[in-house]
Amino acid sequence: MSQVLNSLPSYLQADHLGPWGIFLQQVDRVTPYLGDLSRWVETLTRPKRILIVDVPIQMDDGRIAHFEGYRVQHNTSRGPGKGGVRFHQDVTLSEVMALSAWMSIKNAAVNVPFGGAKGGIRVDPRQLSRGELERVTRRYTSEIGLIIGPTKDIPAPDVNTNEQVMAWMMDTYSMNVGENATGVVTGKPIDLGGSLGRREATGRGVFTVGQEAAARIGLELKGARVAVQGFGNVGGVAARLFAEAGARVVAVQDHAGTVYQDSGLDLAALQAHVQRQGSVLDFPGAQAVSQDSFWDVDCDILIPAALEQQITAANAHRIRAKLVIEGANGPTTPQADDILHERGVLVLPDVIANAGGVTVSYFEWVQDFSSFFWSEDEINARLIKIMRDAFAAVWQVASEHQVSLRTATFIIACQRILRARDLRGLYP
Ligand SMILES: NC(=O)C1=CN([C@@H]2O[C@H](COP(=O)(O)OP(=O)(O)OC[C@H]3O[C@@H](n4cnc5c(N)ncnc54)[C@H](O)[C@@H]3O)[C@@H](O)[C@H]2O)C=CC1
Ligand SMILES: O=C(O)CCC(=O)C(=O)O
Repeated sequence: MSQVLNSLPSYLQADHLGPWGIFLQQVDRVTPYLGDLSRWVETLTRPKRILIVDVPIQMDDGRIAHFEGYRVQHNTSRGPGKGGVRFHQDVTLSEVMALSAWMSIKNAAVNVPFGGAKGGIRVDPRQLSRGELERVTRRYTSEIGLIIGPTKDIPAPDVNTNEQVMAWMMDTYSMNVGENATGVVTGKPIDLGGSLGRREATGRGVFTVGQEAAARIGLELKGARVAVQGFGNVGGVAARLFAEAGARVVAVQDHAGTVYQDSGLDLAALQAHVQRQGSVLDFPGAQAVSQDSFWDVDCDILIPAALEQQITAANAHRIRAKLVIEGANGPTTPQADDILHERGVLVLPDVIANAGGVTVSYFEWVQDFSSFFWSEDEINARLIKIMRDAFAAVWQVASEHQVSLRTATFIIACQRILRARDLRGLYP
C-alpha cells in the first residue's frame, strides 16, 4: 500500500481485506494515471461524511429492538450524494463506505451530476413483519434526515429494499420537513413520482454493456450460455434480457440455492416460483447443485448480481466464462481480478456495468424536479445511449493504457471527480 493509505486515520485502515480495503487497492492502482490530479487523490481515501445511527423500534411482540444504521457520503465534489440503501444482516461500516465510494466512481463514469453515497441497516428483513419493516425504515429515515435531502443526498433501492421502502422513506422525510419532497429518494412507485423503467434499469444497463463487450470479443449472444448469481432486481432482469436476446440461462443461484438446466431455465416460471417460495430452491424440472459448484458451471457469460467478494482467489481459476459482467457491487476481489485477467477472461466492472440503475435514478430526480414525466421508450433510449457511450470511452482508455476495464473506468471517473475537486479549491 502507498504512503497515502498509510497516513489514513485508524478507523479507515481497520479493514484492509474487506470491501473498503478493496476500494483502497483500486485507488492505489489508478493513482499513476492521474497526472497532476494525483495531488488530490487522498480525497478519495477519506469519505466526506459518515453517520452511524441507532434505529430503535417496537417489535410486534412488544419488545424494543435496536438496529445499527449507516449513511456514508463518500464524495460530493460533482453534486449531491447518491446511492442506495441496503437492508442485510451482514451490513458493516466498511461495506457501506466501499459502496458509497463505488457510487462516486460509477456516477462520474456515466457522467451523471452526483457524488457518491450509500446507506444500510444491519438487519435481516426476512425476519421482520411488514409493520416492523415499515417502522425500521421510517426511524432510519428520520435519523439520517440530518444529512439527506433532494439537493444533499438522495437514497434509492439496493439489496432487500424496494419501491415500497422508498415510498416510506419519501413519506417520512416529507412529514419531517413539512413539504412534499418527492426528489429525496429515487426508485419510488410510479404513482409517487417514480420513473418508468427504473425497476429494470440496472439489469438493462448490464445487458447493454454486455452486448457491447460481447461484440468486441466476438461472442455471439444467440445460444451463449449464461450463469447468474442473484435473482433479484438486477440478476432477474439481466437474465431475462439475455434470454430474450437468444442466450440460454443455464444456472441461477440465490441466497438459498442453485438451480441448473442445460437446455436453459424457464425464467418466467422461475420468477413465479421465487415469488411463491422466496427462493429458487426446489424449482421443478431443474437440477439442484451445491452453492460451490456454481463456479464450475460451463458458461460463456457469468453475471454475479448478489453481494461483494464472491469471485475470489479460491474460485477464479474455476470460472469457465469468457465474459464476467458485474451486476453486483464489488463481487470480484483484486486477486481474483488479476487471475481472471491472466486467464484472458474479460471482466466488465461494476462501476460501469451496473450504472444503469443510477442513470435512470438521475432521470427520475430530474422528472421530479420538473414535474414532467417521460415515456418508457424515451427513458430506455437515453439509458442505452449513456451506457454505450460510457462503455466506448472505457474501452478506448483501456486500449490506450493497456489496463483492465476496471482501471480504465477508474481513470475516467477519478479524473472527473478530482478535476471538480480541484476547481472548487480550498477554503479559505
Ligand atoms: N437495485 C439496483 O438498482 C442496483 C443494485 N446493484 C447491486 O446489485 C446487487 C444485487 O442487488 P439487487 O438485485 O437490487 O438486490 P435484491 O435484493 O433485489 O436481490 C438480491 C439477490 O441476491 C441473492 N443473494 C443474496 N445473498 C446471496 C448469496 N450469499 N449468494 C447468492 N445469492 C445471494 C438474493 O437471494 C437475491 O436473489 C447488489 O450488489 C447491489 O448493490 C447495483 C446497482 C444498482
Ligand atoms: O439508483 C441509485 O441511486 C443508486 C443505485 C445503487 O445503489 C447502485 O448503483 O449501487
